[in-house]
Amino acid sequence: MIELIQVSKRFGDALAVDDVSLSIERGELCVLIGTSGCGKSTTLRMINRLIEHSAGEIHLEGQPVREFREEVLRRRIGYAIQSTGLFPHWTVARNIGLVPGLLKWPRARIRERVEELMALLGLEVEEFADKYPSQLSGGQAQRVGVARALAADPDILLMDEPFGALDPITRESLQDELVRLQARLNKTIVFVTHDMDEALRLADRLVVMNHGRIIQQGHPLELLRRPADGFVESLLGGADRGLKEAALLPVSQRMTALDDAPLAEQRVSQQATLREALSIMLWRHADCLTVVDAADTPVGQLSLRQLVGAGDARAAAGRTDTDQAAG
Ligand SMILES: Nc1ncnc2c1ncn2[C@@H]1O[C@H](COP(=O)(O)OP(=O)(O)OP(=O)(O)O)[C@@H](O)[C@H]1O
Repeated sequence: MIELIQVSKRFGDALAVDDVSLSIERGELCVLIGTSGCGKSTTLRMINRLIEHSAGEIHLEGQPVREFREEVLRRRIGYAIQSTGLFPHWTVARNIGLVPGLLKWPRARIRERVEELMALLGLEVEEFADKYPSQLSGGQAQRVGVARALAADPDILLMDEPFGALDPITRESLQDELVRLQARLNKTIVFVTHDMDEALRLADRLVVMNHGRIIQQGHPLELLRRPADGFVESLLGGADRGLKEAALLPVSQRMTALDDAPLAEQRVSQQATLREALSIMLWRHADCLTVVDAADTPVGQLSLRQLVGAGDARAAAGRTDTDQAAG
């Protein structure tokens, strides 16, 4: 567990982080988002003491971070950044083995670990192990950066825009990999991004910052449905919130059982999101879809009315529009 208790950071006269309190449970993926310069990276870097905090307390598993030896912090906290920070004159394998090397693991164990991580991140050992960073695409370099952050099997992973500056397809595939890794390895991850869709997709806990302060935190659906103020609401996409929520909910949540009526011609996977289902309806001019499982067997149906949750007035009443709330 990571705990920030009334943490502040001053650079000279400027207050970059202002009285931030945040608790991140073990195994949680916490995303920090906000406007440029609001203190996200500074908050992240105080956790592994790349930056020392000026006031307050930061605890890892109940122990003040200031009391950890540097070597222990390096082993327990992986760090991945947008520019990857790979050493240009080191091969991919040597870059990934950086922290185990510093921790003086035996060479054979380092090699084994490097190969294991390359496989985990979809990097062919034969093809990439001896390449240099300049010979990699941006996406490959970012995979190497993530592999390096995982090398010493840290409990905590700090990721500062690790997928920034990638094309949307590579970015989505790395996001999917991160979600899979997270489910498999149960790491505690703190992730900084500018991209709200990425944040909503990844976060168990979403933390919105502005001017060094936390404005609101909670599950993405909670923030979408009840934004604390106009700033959070517009950051979350304003009028697009309905679509963003639909992107977080699976078809299986709104579908109904098959009845005697003929099957609708257009199909959607039960794993798809409501947003994907809506897109199929719009594209195919269909107001009902047959829901199928992985073997393409029909398991239910989804009408436009069910998709939009029509009739669920109670749920709709719990939602907040800050301009309405203010009025
Ligand atoms: N080493 C430093 N010295 C002085 N000021 C700094 C330093 N590092 C950060 N700052 C300032 O602290 C504030 C917060 O910076 P930080 O990098 O944490 O923001 P951010 O939310 O991560 O921004 P971005 O999204 O643009 O990366 C900014 O005003 C920045 O200029």
